[in-house]
Amino acid sequence: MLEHFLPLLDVTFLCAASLLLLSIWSEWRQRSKLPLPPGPKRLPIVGNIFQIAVFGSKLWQTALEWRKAYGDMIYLEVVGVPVLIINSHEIAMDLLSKRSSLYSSRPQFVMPTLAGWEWTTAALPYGEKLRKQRAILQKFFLSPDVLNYKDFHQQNCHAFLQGLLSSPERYDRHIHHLAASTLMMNTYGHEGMAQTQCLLLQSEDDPYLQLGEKSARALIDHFSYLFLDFVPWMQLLPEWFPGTGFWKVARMGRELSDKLRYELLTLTKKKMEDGTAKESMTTIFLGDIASNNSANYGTEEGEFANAAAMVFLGKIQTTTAIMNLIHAVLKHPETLRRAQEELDRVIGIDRLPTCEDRDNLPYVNAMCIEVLRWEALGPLGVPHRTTQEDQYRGYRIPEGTLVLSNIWGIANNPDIYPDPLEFKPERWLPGGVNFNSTRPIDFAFGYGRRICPGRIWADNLMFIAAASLLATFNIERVVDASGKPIPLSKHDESSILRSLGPSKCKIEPRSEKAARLICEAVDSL
Ligand code: HEM
Repeated sequence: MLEHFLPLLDVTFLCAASLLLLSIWSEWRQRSKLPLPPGPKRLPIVGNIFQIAVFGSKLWQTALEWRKAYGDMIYLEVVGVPVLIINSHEIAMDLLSKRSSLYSSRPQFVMPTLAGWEWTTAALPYGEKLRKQRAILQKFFLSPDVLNYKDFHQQNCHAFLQGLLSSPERYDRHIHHLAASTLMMNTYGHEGMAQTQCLLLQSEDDPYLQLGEKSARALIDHFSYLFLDFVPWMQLLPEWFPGTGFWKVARMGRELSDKLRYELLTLTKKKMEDGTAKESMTTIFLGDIASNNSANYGTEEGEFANAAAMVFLGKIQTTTAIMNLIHAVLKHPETLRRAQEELDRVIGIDRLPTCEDRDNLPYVNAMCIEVLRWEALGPLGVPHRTTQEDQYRGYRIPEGTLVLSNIWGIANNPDIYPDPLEFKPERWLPGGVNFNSTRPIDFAFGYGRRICPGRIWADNLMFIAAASLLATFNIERVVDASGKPIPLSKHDESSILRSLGPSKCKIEPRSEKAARLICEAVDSL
């Protein structure tokens, strides 16, 4: 009986298989017929390289202008590499977050690889290593409770204020120290921050803090060598050949990269052995894997070393965010007055602000929100890379496309944020024009499976630093001999992260009482 059915089954199977193949083929044809997203005209071979080079590091502004002609998805090609710039939060969410299985890898740039940074969380392609490293960072940085970091942020802010009391003209260094030493302490338990200003010079010499700072800078600066990706044959030239300075930079990068990964970890392990280690991400993690008798101890420790070293990447952005706040107050003194009025009313003048005051300080909070929107720290984010071809809104996005979310463009879209170039914290207050709009915390830290794992940590430190600073200090512009205000410093926009140097200004305690409160807080540490 069965033998009568076998040919029939064969035929059914063949038909089903053919139908399946037909539908795959027709989908493929359909897809490959879809146009690429619109974008400026491309030249043969080099594509859009000249448009990008002409506008240089301000590609984010150009992309926002291109929006009028091409919309919110702009397709470019640079020497055969497809590039998609996204100008809208909605599209970035659709692609980078909702379709994150396709959009979560990273391009493998030449210079970071030559310089030995291929292990860094931010540079890893999507895969098991990345998932492990992100899980470690998220466990400790997303929830303040694991490391109890809110209390620690507060204490370090007091030390920061004391630094300002002693040498206000060095405010930029105090902010760098605040971010670096807080990260160092939370990650390795190493007290790089001197608790009093008279020790600040010593802490500047701390070799571990210097290592973190230099490494983060080097890692970011390596993105300035993108020409190696477009002219890869330059890697064949020997170091003595003119124009090959990148070899020296790569060699120095490799030395830093190894030191960063292992020296701090070794320091903490040694302190753990002699019982002097302070609780940190390292002591908790190593303690956990030791007590689990993990068979993969070595591998887990290796991934941990990579993830931990990555926190210094966040130091640059956190520092610039606090520098931007001072910049905003210098440009818009009325915002300082309004914040101080709120702080005096809510907290009074008998104590310093705490993290718990946040809900009661809507204006100070609004200033922190607006700072992230007003001066985007990483204007084009960190590039994602697609791992498969995709189609969206009738366009084809090829496999291997480098996807840039135009964070600056999103934050400066005048249809959503009126007068985008103005610093207006009140837009975020109840009833304010942007009260119900997308908040910068939802785009300034990137998207999807690559979203910044340090965002909650950074947001908390920013708030407590802002509240503590505005409650205790007046910050004013200064004038030159002819009475004209001395111009404020400008952002350095030569790398993928913007940074800001100090401006000449006057930073003074609001009262003797404020200065006394700071000293008492530091004495009680
Ligand atoms: C105001 C401060 C900060 C801003 C604005 C910021 C912003 C960003 C952005 C835009 C990205 C790229 C996300 C993407 O690819 O979609 C990123 C990635 C990253 N950030 Fe932050 N960040 C800040 C602070 C921090 C801190 C404090 C840490 C320390 C834990 C940190 C660690 C990282 C790491 C490890 C990555 C790479 C993640 C990955 O590639 O999967 N960041 N950050």
